[in-house]
Amino acid sequence: MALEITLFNPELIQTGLLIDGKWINTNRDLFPVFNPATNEEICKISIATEEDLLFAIDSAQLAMKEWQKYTAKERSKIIKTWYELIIANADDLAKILTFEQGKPLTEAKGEILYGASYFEWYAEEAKRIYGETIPANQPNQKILVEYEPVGVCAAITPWNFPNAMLARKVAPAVAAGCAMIAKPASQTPLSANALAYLGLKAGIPAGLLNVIHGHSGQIGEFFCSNPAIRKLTFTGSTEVGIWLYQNCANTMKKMSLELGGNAPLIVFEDADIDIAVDGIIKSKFRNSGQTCVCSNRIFIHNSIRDTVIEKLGIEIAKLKLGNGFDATTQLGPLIDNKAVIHAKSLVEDALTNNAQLITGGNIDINLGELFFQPTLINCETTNLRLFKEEIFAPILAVYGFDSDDEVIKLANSTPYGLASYFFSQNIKRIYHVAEALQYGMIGVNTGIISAENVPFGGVKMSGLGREGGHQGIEEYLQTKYVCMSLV
Ligand SMILES: NC(=O)c1ccc[n+]([C@@H]2O[C@H](COP(=O)([O-])OP(=O)(O)OC[C@H]3O[C@@H](n4cnc5c(N)ncnc54)[C@H](O)[C@@H]3O)[C@@H](O)[C@H]2O)c1
Ligand SMILES: O=C[C@H](O)CS(=O)(=O)O
Repeated sequence: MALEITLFNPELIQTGLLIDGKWINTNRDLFPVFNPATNEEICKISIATEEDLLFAIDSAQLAMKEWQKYTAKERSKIIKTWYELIIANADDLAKILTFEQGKPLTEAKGEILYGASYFEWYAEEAKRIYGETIPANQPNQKILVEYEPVGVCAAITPWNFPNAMLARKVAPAVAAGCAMIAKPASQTPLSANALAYLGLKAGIPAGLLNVIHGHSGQIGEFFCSNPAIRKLTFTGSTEVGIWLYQNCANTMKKMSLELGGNAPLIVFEDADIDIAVDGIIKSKFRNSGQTCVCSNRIFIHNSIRDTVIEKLGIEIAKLKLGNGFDATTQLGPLIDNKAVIHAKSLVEDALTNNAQLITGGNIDINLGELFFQPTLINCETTNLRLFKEEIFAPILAVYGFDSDDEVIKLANSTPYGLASYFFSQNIKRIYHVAEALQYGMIGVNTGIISAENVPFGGVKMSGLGREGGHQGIEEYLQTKYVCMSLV
């Protein structure tokens, strides 16, 4: 199926592997890419062989040596140029993203600008990798501490934010002086290829960023077992993250794991209800709920529960489900049929456990098989799959509570610890609840917390490490201490 989007820069569409600065179209072992809105095949992507992977490692090692010859300021300028090219091509990049992932074009554009902000941020951080000197315990000694690039990095990224999740890894990695081999999700390879295409145009050395596609299990085994890969950064499900963590131990790689979430959102009785309703809608329905920081469990104080549910029903009724290229669309399709089956099973489980379906709950077949309606469910028990599992669909599940201690215990009662949110106008309560919630990130009176200048990441089963902020570049550095005796 020919590509059906019109781009100002058609060269952004690359369907091959990127290794050593060259696009390799294998014309063998190809896998299809689909448009979730229509289930039609967009194109076919080349699959890497083991020889391709070994070539990528050799190229990355040589590129790192080349990249070390650049000063920090020279690296910074190239990363800044990459940022400028992303901004200049943002409309095309957004179209490619919507085409293969399905999210509304406005959200796709927002993701492109968000991804670009990591290049803008780390172009500056590249110049601020400062070391330190330490007063020596012995006479005639000088103690230096330096931070060096960790080495060749492997990156594995998900389909839900195919541009930003890769940008959040590539930008700090190259700013730290590392080369990278990236494997994007098989559902959304075009966004990764387009981002890499612009990196070459910005002037990065051939092989500094390689993008390979193929069988995830085989590539995962290769990345985990090859000692030349010194760092693995993964964004995806907790299940796969655990497997990678276990299998990287034998080569002692540095790890970053951005894993699954199950975010609680608490509305206390002293909340501004309109601010809370706005925060719930924004934190729940972004990317049709297919976002790791989406609010999954909405706890509303029983004294205001009916009022908030009524207001939520009004706002949900305004949400327009449709093709991402339709300018009026606010919710796009789910990524595939497996996601629809998962969403339906969560609703069915809730309804068999006395939950009340207020709106939605199924697909809108008039739009297509992957268009799951924005759904509101009022739950009478927390013994539900909706409570225990990451929903990853536009399903808003509401639970009641009466006391702070009760709701904090419920909020902390799952193995996840990525994002959490609560709404209150009481400063004592805000301080106490923020202290008590066991999460890497907390939104207070807001449902949107992601940005390039903050340490994004989770605790418990939601992962290791942080992306963004000054913390994000530390993931790609290693410490060297030099003790100089000037005798
Ligand atoms: N914490 C975060 O920042 C964050 C961000 C986005 C998505 N996520 C999580 O990602 C999940 C949804 O994304 P997904 O469905 O793509 O997740 P997934 O774990 O199925 O896949 C993620 C990536 O891993 C690859 N993969 C799968 N099995 C592999 C293996 N054995 N070895 C190597 N690679 C393998 C996939 O091809 C894909 O590229 C959700 O759980 C979501 O919460 C987390
Ligand atoms: O899916 C989780 C991503 O991290 C999305 S975002 O960073 O919140 O935009």
